Amino acid sequence: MASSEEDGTVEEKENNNKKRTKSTLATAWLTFYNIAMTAGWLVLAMAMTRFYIQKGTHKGLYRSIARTLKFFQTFALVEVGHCAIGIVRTSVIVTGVQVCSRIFMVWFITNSIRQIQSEESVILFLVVWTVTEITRYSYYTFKLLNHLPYFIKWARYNLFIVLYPVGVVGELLTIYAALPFVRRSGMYSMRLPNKYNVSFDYYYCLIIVMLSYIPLFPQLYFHMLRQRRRMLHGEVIVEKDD
Ligand SMILES: CCCCCCCCCCCCC[C@@H](O)CC(=O)SCCNC(=O)CCNC(=O)[C@H](O)C(C)(C)COP(=O)(O)OP(=O)(O)OC[C@H]1O[C@@H](n2cnc3c(N)ncnc32)[C@H](O)[C@@H]1OP(=O)(O)O
Repeated sequence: MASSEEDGTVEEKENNNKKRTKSTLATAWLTFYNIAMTAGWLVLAMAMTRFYIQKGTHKGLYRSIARTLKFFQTFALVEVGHCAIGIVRTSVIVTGVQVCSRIFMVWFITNSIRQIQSEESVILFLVVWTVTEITRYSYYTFKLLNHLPYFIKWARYNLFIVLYPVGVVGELLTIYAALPFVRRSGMYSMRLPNKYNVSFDYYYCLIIVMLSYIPLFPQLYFHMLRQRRRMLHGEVIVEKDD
């Protein structure tokens, strides 16, 4: 009897040690990840500012930062993994929609259609994303290090009120500007007849993507408003599981 009690205690201790090691590893990884992402978006901010000061125009700006942008925005896919394995307390769906829509904007719109890369709307969403991500990743970093300055917390949970809709306007205007080029070139589309017997029209797909902002964006925005109330005003909010 005594020995089984002891066994239980040993098992509990082992489990606790495992959990502690896991959470130390997760914290170390998240700290590294957030520092790297803050640095990446700071590099982008500096590159954009330098380009504009040197050239005096936004034309060619996208090309000059494309590689860095594609790397850091695509790398953000690991955030969906963080939620899925439970090392951050965030919804997989909310994070998935946010990250995938950004990756879609970068790879399948801006990067694929050269003619729209100098649109003002591209600069608009790039500036908004950059400010957002520098704030967001530095917030997570300082929080993990237990030294969170209030102004960063304030910025994280207030700037989005304006930046989110402005970013969405930039993204929608960019997709809209892409439509004529997509229609003319027939890119990423499959017309019948073909050996797979499948038809796909990227032009209409883009229209559906634009329309999907109507139901999806308010959900992300209200999610952030709830987070704001929780983080800045200490309200307890019960969210539904995914
Ligand atoms: C394939 C085709 C797709 C087409 C789809 C078309 C649909 C389009 C609709 C979508 C529109 C999106 C437009 C968008 O791209 C425009 C912009 O982004 S404009 C710029 C302004 N944007 C923002 O401000 C974005 C704000 N949104 C978010 O931040 C996100 O919702 C999200 C990234 C998911 C974060 O939300 P979350 O719920 O995680 O909030 P918190 O930051 O409060 O975090 C909650 C807790 O988790 C901890 N956490 C999260 N991540 C980390 C991390 N990396 N490291 C450490 N800890 C982390 C955080 O600390 C909180 O912990 P605790 O609760 O313990 O305090």
